[in-house]
Amino acid sequence: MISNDHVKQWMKLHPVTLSKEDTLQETLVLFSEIADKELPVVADGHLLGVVTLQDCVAHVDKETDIHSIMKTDYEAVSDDFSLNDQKADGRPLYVLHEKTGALEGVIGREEMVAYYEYVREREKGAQQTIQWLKLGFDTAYEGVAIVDEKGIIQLFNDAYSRYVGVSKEEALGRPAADVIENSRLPVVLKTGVPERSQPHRLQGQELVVHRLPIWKDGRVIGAVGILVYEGVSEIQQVLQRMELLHTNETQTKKQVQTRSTVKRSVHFEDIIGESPAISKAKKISRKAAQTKAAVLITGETGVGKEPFAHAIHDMGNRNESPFVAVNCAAIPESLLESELFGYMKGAFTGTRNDGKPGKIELANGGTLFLDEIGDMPLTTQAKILRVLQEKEVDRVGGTAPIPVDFRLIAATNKDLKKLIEENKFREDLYYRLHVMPLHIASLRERKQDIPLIIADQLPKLSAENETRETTIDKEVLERMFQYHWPGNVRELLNVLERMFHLCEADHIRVEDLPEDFREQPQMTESLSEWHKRKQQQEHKLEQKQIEKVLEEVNGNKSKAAKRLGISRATLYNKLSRFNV
Ligand SMILES: Nc1ncnc2c1ncn2[C@@H]1O[C@H](COP(=O)(O)OP(=O)(O)OP(=O)(O)O)[C@@H](O)[C@H]1O
Repeated sequence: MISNDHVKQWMKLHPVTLSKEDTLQETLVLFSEIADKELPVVADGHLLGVVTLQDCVAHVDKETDIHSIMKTDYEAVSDDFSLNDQKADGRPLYVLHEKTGALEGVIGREEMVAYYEYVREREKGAQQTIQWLKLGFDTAYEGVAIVDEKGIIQLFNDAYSRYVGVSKEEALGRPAADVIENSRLPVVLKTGVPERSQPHRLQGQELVVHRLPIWKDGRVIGAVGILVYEGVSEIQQVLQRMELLHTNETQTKKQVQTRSTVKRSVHFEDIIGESPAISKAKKISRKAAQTKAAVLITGETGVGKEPFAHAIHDMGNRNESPFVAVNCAAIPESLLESELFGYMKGAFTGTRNDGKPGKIELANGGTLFLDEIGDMPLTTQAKILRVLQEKEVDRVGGTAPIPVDFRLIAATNKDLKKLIEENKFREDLYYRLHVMPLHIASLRERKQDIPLIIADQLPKLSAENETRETTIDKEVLERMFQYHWPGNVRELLNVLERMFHLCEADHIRVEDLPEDFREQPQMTESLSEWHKRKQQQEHKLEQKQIEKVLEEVNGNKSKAAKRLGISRATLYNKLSRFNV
């Protein structure tokens, strides 16, 4: 990427140049027209050398040509050079094409002046931002302390200073453990796991604090300590205020008589993550929740499409009505339609005689969540489209349509556009669903959420299993940062649960990680190369196993296939692939 400091942004593209044939007199005239005291001599677009004004003046009376006073000690740089790295010595910089060596442009005196002016403005802007940050930092009521990776306090605001009774001057540059009573920031630096809303005693005062590790490039480079509440009483006040707010809202809605018995399932705060990708998804979802528009959630398997669907329903004004979910991939094709549309009395032999409402009817007034919509058969897609257009549903075997009103949220991990091209998904239905598209990024793209999800899950696992709180090694997190998470959050939760049960002494170590994590992709290796290598390894293992079984059954392929639990055709296939 080209930054604003790159020579390419500033160089003069068509500078004044000399050719070998130019005379000294001509050269002197050129010097009088430019600000630089040096001119490049060029042949066929390539820089041969430079001629200085000083040499020109010194030789003007002699019968010399340009060539004899040309010097080759010019300052040349390639076109990706950053002016930031340049020490100004007043000489022009010749920008040469990296591959061809051709002269592309020159950074002369004028260009350098323009660049320095820009740097000065930029620094002024940065200084202003720093001033704002400083002011904001010190005005914050919450105490904030930031330590580097060694636990040394680098920043410390006024509020923190008040709480701990230590001046900024005394605190800065000292280990947090020496300045802050019972500080656990060194622990967070070690574990890399955030500790949110933890009680902490400071100067005899009970506080609620957050301790957050700062992760960068898969490494903990520091930690932030935030003093959030002064004791439990402040939290109680917050709860009271929230209760009051809630009462006011329900009164305005004139729904004071009964509180709904519908379980409020998932709230946005239950979707853990503060990465830009997840914050953006939450922002879009909150907006979508305020509308009746259809939402199409896309994202790889296990990214959390379902909690988003729940949260959208939960935040919308239909949250008192049901949220009905249908997994289109889990229900056999033959049953999907009666499940969705319901059926009338006597529609099928052997079914309940009195008929049954479908999920669409059950979602009336609320939200219908069609999960894995990419797996819905084309015939059902046509019928769903009709329901959306007509706002009525026909039960199987029924004659009179039943009016329905629901908000639709659909989700898929498939590429619907591709399915449309393959004639497996209706384009008209796609556009009906695509009103509010919501993409949930893969965990790979938001690895900074990993420690947060772990910090949320570990105490839950301990509580569910009634064990002491389990801790985790920072190295485990580092490995997790390098892993590519094909199964996303679902995989993370599974891996965590497995390690939770396997680990010893309530502490998760690298040894508890599954095989895949111990063998990481090399830094120089791309993900696809890594997959290929893994696949080759798996094939080798499989080949060895087949060879072993074949030996045991004296080469009898039918017996070998049986023992391996595969068909003969599959075995032949594998044998030819492995060249056995
Ligand atoms: N950000 C998150 N915070 C906490 N839990 C999450 C988060 N994202 C996902 N989960 C949990 O991870 C699991 C997998 O998520 P979910 O079933 O929604 O995946 P999905 O995107 O619907 O995948 P699929 O396409 O395979 O159905 C669920 O238990 C879900 O509650």
